[in-house]
Amino acid sequence: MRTALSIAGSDSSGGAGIQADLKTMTMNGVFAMSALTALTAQNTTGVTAVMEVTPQFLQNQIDAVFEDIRPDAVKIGMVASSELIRTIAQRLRAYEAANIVVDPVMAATSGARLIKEEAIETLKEELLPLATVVTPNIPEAEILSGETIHNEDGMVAAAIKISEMYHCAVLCKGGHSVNDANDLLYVDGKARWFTGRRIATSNTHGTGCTLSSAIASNLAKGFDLETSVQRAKDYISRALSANLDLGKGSGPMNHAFDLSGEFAKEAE
Ligand SMILES: Nc1ncnc2c1ncn2[C@@H]1O[C@H](COP(=O)(O)OP(=O)(O)O)[C@@H](O)[C@H]1O
Ligand SMILES: Cc1ncc(COP(=O)(O)OP(=O)(O)O)c(N)n1
Repeated sequence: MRTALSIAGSDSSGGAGIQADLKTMTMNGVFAMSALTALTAQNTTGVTAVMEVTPQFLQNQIDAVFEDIRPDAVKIGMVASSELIRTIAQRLRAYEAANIVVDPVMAATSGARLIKEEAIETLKEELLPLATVVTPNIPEAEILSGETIHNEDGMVAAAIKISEMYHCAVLCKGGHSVNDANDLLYVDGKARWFTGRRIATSNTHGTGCTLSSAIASNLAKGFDLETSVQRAKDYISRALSANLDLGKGSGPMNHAFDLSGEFAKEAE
């Protein structure tokens, strides 16, 4: 069985963070492992507290995983501080990790900050150059590129700039667009759109975590990047359409929509 590691924060309400990643990886047919960067006290209405792990404890978790069950892919989510970012980069370089998906998590839907301001520069310099693909939403792509995005041409321009600055593929996600939920992949000098009808729901908690973990799972199974993004896009669209309605705010997605195991299939 192929394996994937999520390095991310815990969401006590189960919709985003490590909990979303483990559900997504399992439903996508890979064995899921985790290294926690932080605990958050969080629900569908907001984040009330954050407790970071120490850099040493994060290193211990990553080492414990790599020295026993080497992951075929790694997904990186919420990492709040420069020290933790440097620890991750150093360990992934030491293990020559492959298939690294970086979701540059900056804030929750509720608006709570999930990265310190000073750590954004470290994330750019240390993690993006290691990434097979980085998956910013529109506000994150604006911060990483320094460009304002007004429309789909702006998504392309920001993705090109990020890709050229940090030498990685970029998937600029369109969940925050006013139009359809179209995502733009810029890889090897080419732009490709992954189109998606906007689903009329306010229950979008954890969409970014889910998409990035689904991409990592498919890379772990041996699919190429474009196929992995298409399969992840299909997965998120189905999970959003499954119409779970939990909590008082922006609720989580339903990962139990695929009981036939269609998404768990291996690459041929
Ligand atoms: N209402 C929606 N309908 C369909 N797809 C959506 C919707 N909201 C988000 N998505 C998709 O979910 C994925 C995550 O996007 P986005 O919400 O922009 O990320 P984040 O959770 O990091 O803010 C993307 O593939 C995006 O197109
Ligand atoms: C612990 C933790 N990590 C990440 C997020 C953000 O999740 P994401 O899927 O990017 O976005 P929202 O669901 O918050 O829009 C989080 N909330 N908690």
